[in-house]
Amino acid sequence: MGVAGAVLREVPATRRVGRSEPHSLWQGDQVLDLRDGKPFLAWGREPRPWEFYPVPACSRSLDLPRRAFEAACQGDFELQGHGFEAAEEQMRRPQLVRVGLVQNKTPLPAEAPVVEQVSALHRRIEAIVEVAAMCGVNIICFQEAWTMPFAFCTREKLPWTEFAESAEDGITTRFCQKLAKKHSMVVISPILERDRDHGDVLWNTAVVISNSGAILGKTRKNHIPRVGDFNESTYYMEGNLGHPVFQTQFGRIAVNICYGRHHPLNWLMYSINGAEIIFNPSATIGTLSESLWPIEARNAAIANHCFTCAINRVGEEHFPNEFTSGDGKKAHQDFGYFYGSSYVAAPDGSRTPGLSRNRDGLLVTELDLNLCRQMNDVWNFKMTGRYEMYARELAEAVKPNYSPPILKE
Ligand SMILES: NC(=O)NCCC(=O)O
Repeated sequence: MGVAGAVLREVPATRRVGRSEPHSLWQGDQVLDLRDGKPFLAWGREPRPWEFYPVPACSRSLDLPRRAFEAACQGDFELQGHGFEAAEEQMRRPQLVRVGLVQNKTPLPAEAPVVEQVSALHRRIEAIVEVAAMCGVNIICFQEAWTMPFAFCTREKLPWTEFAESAEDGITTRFCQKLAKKHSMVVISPILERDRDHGDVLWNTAVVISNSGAILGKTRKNHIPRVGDFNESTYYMEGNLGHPVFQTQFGRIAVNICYGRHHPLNWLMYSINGAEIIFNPSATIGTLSESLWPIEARNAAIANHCFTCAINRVGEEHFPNEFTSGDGKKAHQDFGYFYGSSYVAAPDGSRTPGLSRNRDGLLVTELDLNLCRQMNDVWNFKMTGRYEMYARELAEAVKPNYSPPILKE
């Protein structure tokens, strides 16, 4: 089928979304949703010609065991496998690592008791991680604040603050430690953190657990949104842990939580600190950010010579009480839909197809970390970055008495 001169081909049956849901088509490495046989975008208009530009395809699909597909089918979630190639080198062996990205709905309604919601999410994730283990995943990352509905739109405190847990010994961290040890898998667990040692305050945190089961450390969301219904500043402040990078057995990783993906300097600092893979666990909705989603993490992979993993939740979450966000919209009880579409981007600009916009899913991707240095050597962005010049200029620009050098006639 041709659209604006582009050749589209149907998604293989194993990757199709359910019968009642819109079908998807491939265009290069892009997956487009179809309604009535026509591509549509979230905001309900026809795609424009430049939205079909040719892009480097993901070089190969990854063979995953049949029993993994069967388990995914039984568990009612999508499973995709992809791989990126790097050139062979004489002095280094390939550094192959498999990452798993998980996107999911909240299985219970937001009104259900807190402990039941957390427990249902633990069971759901446990089942998905079992399949990830069958697929040989080395590092798995869950979505932002994965143990709870994304209730920060409400600005209410109870019961949502009750989902907060200690990053060091909360039930979710202990649960993830067991998973990590059982499957010898690094687990990235983004949670709402309650910091008992510092006045019981809350943070938006990702706990990183080694494949041994030991806690490697934690990292916090550096940029807090103040946009639309994302009223997160009511709950926590900007992270105070900087840009830590975690040395794992499978490579150096970092976590840039959700809204941080709009901040190129945030990606840059993780990369400067040595991250080879930067995970971006998110919770974002169609009307706000779907047009930005395919670009931002992918561009960050190119700009920083690293792999990036963009993860978004799926489904709609309804809250008991109406809320408004000072934007003139009528009071409402939900965010709208979280559009999933999780994907991995490589430093050469290629990317995997995205997971579904509306189903739970596991995206397994094999990376060769050698590609990071190979792209660095080709493009030299680190070498040509002129960081000392920007450091000097930025240090001046943030001073209260700064006056920008605007030259006039
Ligand atoms: N969770 C979160 O930070 N969402 C903000 C919206 C966005 O960045 O798309």
